Amino acid sequence: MESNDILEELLNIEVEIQDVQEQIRALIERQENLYERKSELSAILEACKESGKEASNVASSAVENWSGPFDWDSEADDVRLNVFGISSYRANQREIINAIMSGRDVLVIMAAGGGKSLCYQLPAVLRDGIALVISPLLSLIQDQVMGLTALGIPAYMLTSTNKGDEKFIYKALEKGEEELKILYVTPEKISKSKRFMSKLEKCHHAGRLSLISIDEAHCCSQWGHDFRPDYKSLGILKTQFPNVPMVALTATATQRVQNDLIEMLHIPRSVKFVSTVNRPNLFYMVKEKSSVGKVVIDEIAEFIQESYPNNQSGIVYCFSRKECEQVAKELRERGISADYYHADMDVNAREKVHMRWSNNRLQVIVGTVAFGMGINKPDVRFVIHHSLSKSMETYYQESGRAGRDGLPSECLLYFRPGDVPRQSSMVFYENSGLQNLYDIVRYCQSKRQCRRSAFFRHFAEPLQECNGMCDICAFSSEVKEMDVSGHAKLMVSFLQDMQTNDQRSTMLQLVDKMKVKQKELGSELKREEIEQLILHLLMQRFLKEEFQHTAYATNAYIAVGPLAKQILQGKKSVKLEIYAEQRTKTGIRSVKRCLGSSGLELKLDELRKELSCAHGGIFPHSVLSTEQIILLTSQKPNSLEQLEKVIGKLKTEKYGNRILEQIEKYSDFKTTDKQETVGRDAKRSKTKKNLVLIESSEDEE
Ligand SMILES: Nc1ncnc2c1ncn2[C@@H]1O[C@H](COP(=O)(O)OP(=O)(O)OP(=O)(O)O)[C@@H](O)[C@H]1O
Ligand SMILES: [Mg+2]
Repeated sequence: MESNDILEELLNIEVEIQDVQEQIRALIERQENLYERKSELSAILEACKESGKEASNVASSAVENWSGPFDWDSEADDVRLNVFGISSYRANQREIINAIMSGRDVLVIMAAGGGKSLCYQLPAVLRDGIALVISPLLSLIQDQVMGLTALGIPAYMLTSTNKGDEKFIYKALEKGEEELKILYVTPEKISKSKRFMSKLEKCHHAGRLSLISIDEAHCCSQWGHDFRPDYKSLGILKTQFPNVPMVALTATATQRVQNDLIEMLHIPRSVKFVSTVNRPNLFYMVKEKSSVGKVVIDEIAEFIQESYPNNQSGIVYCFSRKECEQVAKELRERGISADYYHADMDVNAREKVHMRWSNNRLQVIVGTVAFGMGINKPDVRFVIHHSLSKSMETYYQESGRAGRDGLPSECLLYFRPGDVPRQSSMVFYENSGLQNLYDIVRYCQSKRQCRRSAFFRHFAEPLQECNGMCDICAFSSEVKEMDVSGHAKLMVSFLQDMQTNDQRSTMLQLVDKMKVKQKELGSELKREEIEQLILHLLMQRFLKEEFQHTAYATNAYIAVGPLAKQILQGKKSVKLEIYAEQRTKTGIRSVKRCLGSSGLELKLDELRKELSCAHGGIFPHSVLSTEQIILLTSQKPNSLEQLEKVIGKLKTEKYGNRILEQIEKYSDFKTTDKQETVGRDAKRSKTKKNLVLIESSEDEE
């Protein structure tokens, strides 16, 4: 054997070893994920077996009966209705409140908008002393404090900017002389301010620390989607104040995150309440995204104008800051009141946009993910993703900003394969970044599987009915399978040749090359179908993405994947799913029954805006929630007593007369209007000698 041959063989073996190592690495990663998933699924199965319960209340591990009766039942009901203006509890709220009132530590997993705040705010009002609430963002805290103040509950926040409040708060903690019920702080206060901790200890020592609440608790865990290092130090709270009930709340936590939280916060004996991740009021839909930017904006604008003509609030999420500015501008050019929000803006400008939107003076915020956790607006009617999120978890969170008031809302995701490399080159260095991205790509590509079921599967929860609340379940479009094994083989072997020649190809370049190459097969796929095929092969690990840094960006290339041999050896057939016929034109079904469908609703909406300005700039939804407006419109109370039953004493005292005045005015107007109609129609019937049937039009015109 000549030394050249030996060298060549050595080189080949080296390459093959690298290839095998790569496959082993990929398989080990896959194995780890499968183990994790397996343990999650087993845990959930156990929980289901134990409780014998259905999915609607998945895993309340509580053995005790937390529904009651308890001594504080009637007082709690009174505060719920007359202070918070809430007419009945939602799932698990009563039980959580009872567990906290009984002095237990509690872990709450409840979907976005499920009503977690009430679970600690109500016990905070009922229990003697001061409740401490840890929350990650100032904007969230401001929102909560403003809302509680509007309800007459003495709530404050400790920030470095307001020294006046600081003095007051320290006095309240130390001496108990001032009126303070709920104190909000960011976790930095616990980890960094010795002074604060010493005041808190004094408060506890005097028996005045009523409970500790840790909101957005997933921030504690580095396995959560939004880990914050300062949350790590919160373990000290249970050590210092062991007898004070602690409640940790979050919208999403996998089994792993839940275990992490219990350990980090030192609450091993906590009562756990896990509610379903299902958001039955949200309609999920994936839209094929045109490669022409203008067409996408036209579609989005048309959707907003047709479905939400009364300025109902929405969010459009974009990939980059530049894209946010561009999309906002183009929406404005199409007559939609929209503005952008991203991390590059200065704080004041950002706050201004947020405020205009929260006060319903701006319809649409076009934001990056920076516009995320701080949003507390309950009546967001639509969330549109101009490009895909980086994982199922973040998509669930972001789309979950819609419909927190429980009313029907829509979540649209515009997807095209070309957006995938943009995301993958951002996430590939994160822990399981690519894996998470590919999960949401599968969600987008799916043409048969209910969107909702993908969430259940992701969060390891038993399936529930979708009730036609996603595009797959709502529209019956026939799906065909197309055998593209020949194209797949051609693509993989072509990439292999390129790699042998030290060449690389991006997704776009590969599509161009395949357009030409596929002619040899005599069967041509469309551009979009080739893109779809590339993604399909990526998801199955027949191909893989590789990344290279340049001075300005990270480029994503398509390369031969660990399982490519199966394609090359013809062991695997590859099929693409395609719609047999075009789906409906815009494809968007309106899930209406929100504000603006009747005259009185609009009048009450205007009134809440006016009252919110008059009462020190609180948000309109703090005056009346959309749900309350809908109730008032259907029940039309005509006395303060009747009104109280719908919105509670406090709001009735504050705004009752104006609300009744408006209802009365509108009813008068309707009656006059009806009488006139009767008159007109009577005349018409006289002249035409016809019987005219006048139906009660109610408010559902
Ligand atoms: N029992 C109830 N009946 C009617 N509305 C309620 C009830 N409980 C809470 N709400 C309302 O639902 C909305 C969402 O509540 P909340 O802010 O507590 O949600 P959350 O679970 O903390 O959500 P997120 O995870 O997004 O923070 C608020 O407008 C709140 O007033
Ligand atoms: Mg919350």
